[in-house]
Amino acid sequence: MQKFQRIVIIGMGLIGGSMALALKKSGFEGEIIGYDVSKDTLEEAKILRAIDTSCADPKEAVKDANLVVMAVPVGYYAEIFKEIAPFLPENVVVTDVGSVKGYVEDVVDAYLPRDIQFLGGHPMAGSEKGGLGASSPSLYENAYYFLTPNKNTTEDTIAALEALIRNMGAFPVVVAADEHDKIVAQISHMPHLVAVLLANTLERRNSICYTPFVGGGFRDTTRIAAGNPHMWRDIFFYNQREILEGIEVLEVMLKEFKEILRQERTEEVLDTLKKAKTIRDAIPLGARDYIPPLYELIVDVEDRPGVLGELTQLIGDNYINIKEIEILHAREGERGAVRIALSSKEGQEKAFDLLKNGGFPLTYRKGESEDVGNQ
Ligand SMILES: NC(=O)C1=CN([C@@H]2O[C@H](COP(=O)(O)OP(=O)(O)OC[C@H]3O[C@@H](n4cnc5c(N)ncnc54)[C@H](O)[C@@H]3O)[C@@H](O)[C@H]2O)C=CC1
Ligand SMILES: O=C(O)C(=O)Cc1ccc(O)cc1
Repeated sequence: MQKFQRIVIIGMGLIGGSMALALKKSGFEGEIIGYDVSKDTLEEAKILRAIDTSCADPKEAVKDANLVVMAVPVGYYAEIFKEIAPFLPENVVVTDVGSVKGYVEDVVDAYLPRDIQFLGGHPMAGSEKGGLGASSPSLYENAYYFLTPNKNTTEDTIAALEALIRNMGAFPVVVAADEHDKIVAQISHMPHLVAVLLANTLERRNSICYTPFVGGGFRDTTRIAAGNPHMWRDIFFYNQREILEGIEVLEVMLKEFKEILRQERTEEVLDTLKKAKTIRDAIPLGARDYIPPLYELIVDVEDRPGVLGELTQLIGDNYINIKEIEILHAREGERGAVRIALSSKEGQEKAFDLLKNGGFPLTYRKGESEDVGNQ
């Protein structure tokens, strides 16, 4: 099986930067060469030791490469392929991380020489935050990573890239490009559209300012709407057919729900909610979660100055590290509530005992108090 010794990453942002860091973390001993249109990003990648060599010219970067990874927005592939194609060495493998795969096949057919091995890729890991600054060596851990061979891709190329992906802690899944585009339209592109439209509803009726009252539910369902608008515009156009089909399905569902609600068909409304709960509950936990799980506590506190300091000091003095802290404004009355998140179950248990016995008797493990009455 082919082994890659010189890997060139074109685009050192969130996905390219994370790949470089993940390769380093996996013990990859070859050379990683980075190219990015932004000189500052390249400089930063060197400082972070994500890459061994930075190269300001993509033609120069690829000339001795074994593997070239395209990690720029898909809209730039054509111009980059045109530029690098004459300089690609004979046995190089070219891959990418783009969120759509059918369109990428067309660009490859149009601009890469026929004898170049291309294997499309798409890690199902990422974030609404872009750029090298948001990259992480563990981004790919436990993530599914689609690979979409074309008719020329050899078994050897697939095996070599699968090995690299496994080394980064991800799970390669080989599918056809058109199948990939159908799957991601449903699980990634439609959710993005819905999040975007939902976020925009807050703007629509602007006689009321809604945003200060937004709580966890709205935040959870709209997080991805904060993603890069240019990247997502490209994705919507390059997977237009599948997304238009998704919109039609959604339109029918919305119309049906509107009718059953208007006609007060309570059983059918309940059935719709129950079905969603069953489907949502069945989604496996942690299939891709590069964000480590957090162990949360909810602490009901008196609404008085200094209370937050007392709480954090109690935990800090006992060498427990708080990963997140949030004041929950949604609660009414004299008392407030604070959500704290710890990185381990042990930390959660220790903090729970400390708080309960240290002046905060109304401390709960997340879910403990809130589920009551919600059946
Ligand atoms: N953001 C996400 O969560 C995910 C993104 N992807 C795909 O990964 C690719 C990259 O996305 P991100 O890393 O999120 O974007 P990003 O914005 O974080 O990074 C893109 C990088 O490419 C550079 N760049 C742009 N045009 C260039 C050009 N012509 N030549 C060289 N460098 C150029 C930028 O300076 C930037 O450093 C996209 O194709 C996207 O569809 C795939 C999975 C997840
Ligand atoms: O932030 C998240 O949860 C994502 O799902 C990120 C993401 C964005 C684009 C992709 O093609 C794949 C993953």
